[in-house]
Amino acid sequence: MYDTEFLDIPALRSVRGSVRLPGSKSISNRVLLLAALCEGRTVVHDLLDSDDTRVMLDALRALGCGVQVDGSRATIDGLGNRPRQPQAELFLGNAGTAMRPLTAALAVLGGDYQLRGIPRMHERPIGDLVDALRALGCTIDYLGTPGYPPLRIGQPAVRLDQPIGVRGDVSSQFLTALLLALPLAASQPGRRDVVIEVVGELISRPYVEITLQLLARFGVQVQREGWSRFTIPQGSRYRSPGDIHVEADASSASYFIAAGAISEPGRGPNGLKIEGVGEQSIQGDIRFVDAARAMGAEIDSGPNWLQVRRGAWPLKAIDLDCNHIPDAAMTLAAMALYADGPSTLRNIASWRVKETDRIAAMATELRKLGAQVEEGTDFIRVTPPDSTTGWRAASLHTYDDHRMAMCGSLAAFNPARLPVRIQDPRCVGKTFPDYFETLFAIAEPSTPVPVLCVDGPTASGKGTLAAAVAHRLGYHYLDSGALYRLTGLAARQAQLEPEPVNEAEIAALARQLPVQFRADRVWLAGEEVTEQIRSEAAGMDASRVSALPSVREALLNLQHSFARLPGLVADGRDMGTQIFPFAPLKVFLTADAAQRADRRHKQLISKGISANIDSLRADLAARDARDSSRSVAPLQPAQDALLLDNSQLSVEESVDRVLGWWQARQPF
Ligand SMILES: Nc1ncnc2c1ncn2[C@@H]1O[C@H](COP(=O)(O)OP(=O)(O)O)[C@@H](O)[C@H]1O
Ligand SMILES: Nc1ccn([C@H]2C[C@H](O)[C@@H](COP(=O)(O)OP(=O)(O)O)O2)c(=O)n1
Repeated sequence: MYDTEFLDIPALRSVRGSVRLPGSKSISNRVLLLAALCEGRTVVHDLLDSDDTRVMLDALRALGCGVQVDGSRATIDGLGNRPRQPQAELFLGNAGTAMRPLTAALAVLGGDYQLRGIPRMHERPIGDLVDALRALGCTIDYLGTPGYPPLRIGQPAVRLDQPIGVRGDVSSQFLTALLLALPLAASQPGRRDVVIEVVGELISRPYVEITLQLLARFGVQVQREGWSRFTIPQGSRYRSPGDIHVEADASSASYFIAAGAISEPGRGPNGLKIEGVGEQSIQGDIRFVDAARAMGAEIDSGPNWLQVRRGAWPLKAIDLDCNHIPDAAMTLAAMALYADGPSTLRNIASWRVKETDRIAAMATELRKLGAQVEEGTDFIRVTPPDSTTGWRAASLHTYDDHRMAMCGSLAAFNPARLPVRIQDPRCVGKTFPDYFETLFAIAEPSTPVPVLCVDGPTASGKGTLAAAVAHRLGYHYLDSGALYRLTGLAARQAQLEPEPVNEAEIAALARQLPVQFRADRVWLAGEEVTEQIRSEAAGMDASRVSALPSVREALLNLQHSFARLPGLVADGRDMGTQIFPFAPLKVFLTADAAQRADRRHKQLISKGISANIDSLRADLAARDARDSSRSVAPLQPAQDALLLDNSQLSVEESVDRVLGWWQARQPF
């Protein structure tokens, strides 16, 4: 997951290959709750790992449920009909799929519980559900604004003599919450059928369909008359299915379906394969497939996969009632940027009470990109930017809303080849923590991947600066010196002196360097050598092998391969002059020699490597001389490099200076 302040996505051209999507949030949280309410053990496979599922798991633990998570598999030892903890304070983040059903289940079970969330959760209405539960005899108090969480739940005196009325026109989650919770009431001895009557037109029916299908998997057969009356037969009991698999999230699939539909056709005819969910999915948002087809996407499907490629181009504008796909419909608003006229998405009033007011948010952000947008209480109309002159590079606000961030990323496919900035990219953690990594793995940029170069002499602080800048931008990091150090070590291991007589053999080693980088560690031929290559002797060997032209040539492709989406910060001696000559920013970093020797001394001592300051000074001078005077790619600033002498600067000041230069080159 990108934990950066913002993420700049370079202009993208196409997607190809295949993606496997994480599990559905709606299914994951429903299954977890049902498994918790059952007696006995349920093993949940392919569970989504996200903010919303984590709060649900934490809540279940707090209630005394047995929870064991191992990767995407969770083993739940259910509570049966009563929580083992009669009192608990539950923090539910911004997860509507946890807040609503847990409120209902705990209100029916009774106890002393407080349910809270982040500030936005306290602005999301829950009054209709509380009213329904109070009419049933549950005790629920508002701890803040009436009608909204936080809530306190007490002991109920459940009455089932009347049908339970619940409004269905604000959120279908209220009905889902009751359906998931009321089998608890129906299972009590002597109880009767539980009848729920929906007041008003039920919205987002497909989500209720998921609830009914999952209840059936857990042994509860709800009878329904149309979409207005639901009966849970007397004596219904949850029964664990033993093992249950979570489908991939159909709403998450929508971003990749959209990307496939707007992606320039590449080599090979097949477009993008999306694995984990097919057209027969039980999730309502899978009907996004029809809407995408109506806009021109070509989509094939099999049991658990979809295959998407561009069909009509530009996409065809649509006018669609989106009530049946409220979440995935946001993706249509992003696709509308590529349509041949204005698209209208109707019947989307529920967008206004989601993670943010999504109609207002979408209108504001699409306008920044150059679209004209009209919004009403329950519709949005998007007129795309003119494809040649209308697009703007924009920094998109994401409102702590995962779907705003994922939709925003689709603007990177713009024909004007402009990058797009996504603010607060970590908000995708709600349902799809690795969304951007997944996108970058299958996307091809339409312009070269941005590279920021930091060159300079030994111990000037290049590595420190470059790694910190990479971290702040969410970019990859290339420590090119490490490649020369590794080559020097490989030569030593092969009993080769780092001398010109051995040039051909050392170059052959460099070309096939069996190297692996993971986090801050590095392996050579399976052996971890992170510390070993940091000694001054290894630095000297590196300097010697690096003076051999064929070794430099041999390491060229490896270095280029680090320039991957979303961008790269590279440090070394010749990043700006030889390896990435087209980099938009080149920094030449220096510090005076005495300071550099002193810094290196402290650095080695702190790593427990013994060092002598006098010999370090001598080594440093020798290395400076060799690196600057060698015939190939000598250490020197690129003509267009910006010079930074950090002798008097702290690390943070250097990082801020470079980020300031970088920002000045961005179009937003
Ligand atoms: N601006 C700075 N001020 C003070 N110390 C610094 C600064 N930049 C880096 N250092 C320290 O200097 C040492 C050498 O830095 P390093 O990044 O390894 O240099 P290089 O990659 O250029 O050889 C490190 O211990 C680092 O913390
Ligand atoms: N792009 C590069 C990077 C390093 N080298 C050579 C020259 C250096 O003395 C060695 C070791 O580089 P490294 O950046 O790890 O060395 P320092 O940390 O700056 O001491 O490799 C190079 O020739 N070209």
